[in-house]
Amino acid sequence: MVNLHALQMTSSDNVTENLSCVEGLLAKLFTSSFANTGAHDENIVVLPECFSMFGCGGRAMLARAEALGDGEVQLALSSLAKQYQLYLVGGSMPITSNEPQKYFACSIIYGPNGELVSRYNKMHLFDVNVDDNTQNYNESAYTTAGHCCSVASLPFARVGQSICYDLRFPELYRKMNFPDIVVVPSAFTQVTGEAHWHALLKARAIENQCYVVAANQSGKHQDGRETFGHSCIYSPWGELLSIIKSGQGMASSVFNKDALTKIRKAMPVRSHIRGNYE
Ligand SMILES: O=C(O)CNC(=O)[C@H](CS)NC(=O)CCC(=O)C(=O)O
Repeated sequence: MVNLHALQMTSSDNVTENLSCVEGLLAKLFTSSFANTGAHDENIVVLPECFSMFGCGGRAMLARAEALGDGEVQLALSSLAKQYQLYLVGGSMPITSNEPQKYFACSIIYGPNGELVSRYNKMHLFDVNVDDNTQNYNESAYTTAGHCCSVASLPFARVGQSICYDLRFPELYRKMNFPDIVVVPSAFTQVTGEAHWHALLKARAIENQCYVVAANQSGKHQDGRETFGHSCIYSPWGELLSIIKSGQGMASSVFNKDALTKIRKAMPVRSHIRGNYE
């Protein structure tokens, strides 16, 4: 069996604390629910956007940005993936870019040998006014936008990568060409989350006929920002399979490739696409 997990947490500016929170939740997963499943199961765990540091501003993030393939946070993720023999989607973390005052919001997937399997740099940046206590989000002030989509070919599934605000751009997911699983590490705000989170996740699941694993930040953060939680997993039919509404923990469910194939066979949306609609 392949198990899907969305890990929810309330990240602070303290990298060490955040990493030990991730470690603790993984340890818990592999002593409780994993005991009920087979030893040969595959597991994918998705961490939220900015799991290693959040709510501390772009400057602090820049100071802790790591070169790709080198750094404390990447080493920790790789070790955890190896220790638990799982696929670990490292939500997003600051990775140095070619712009000196900016970094990529990069999501790195590690495999069961601790190897880097795939990476994706967030493409759509959240320069948005929200009616909350932050008001003006200006992600592009400190983030270099990525410029290509990424689909990881795991032995049992094609996994499309995205991050948070990307969720509002269906064309990104269409470009992935019907992945089996879409991952959405997020730091969706309380206000926009209440209004749009479930509708967007459900739509992406239905229109791409895929599993959607969405791991969100939850609760109040240091700078006063509030995130929506509700980390969850949707099925390719648009069913809400599992959810953790608030606090820290995991939403978990099973990836059923046969069910996905059945849906795509009965309703062959992919082969009904008419071209570029001009
Ligand atoms: O800036 C940081 O420290 C970390 N990055 C984030 O929190 C990002 C950019 S501000 N948040 C989102 O994309 C929220 C999207 C969202 O809430 C929506 O689409 O409604």
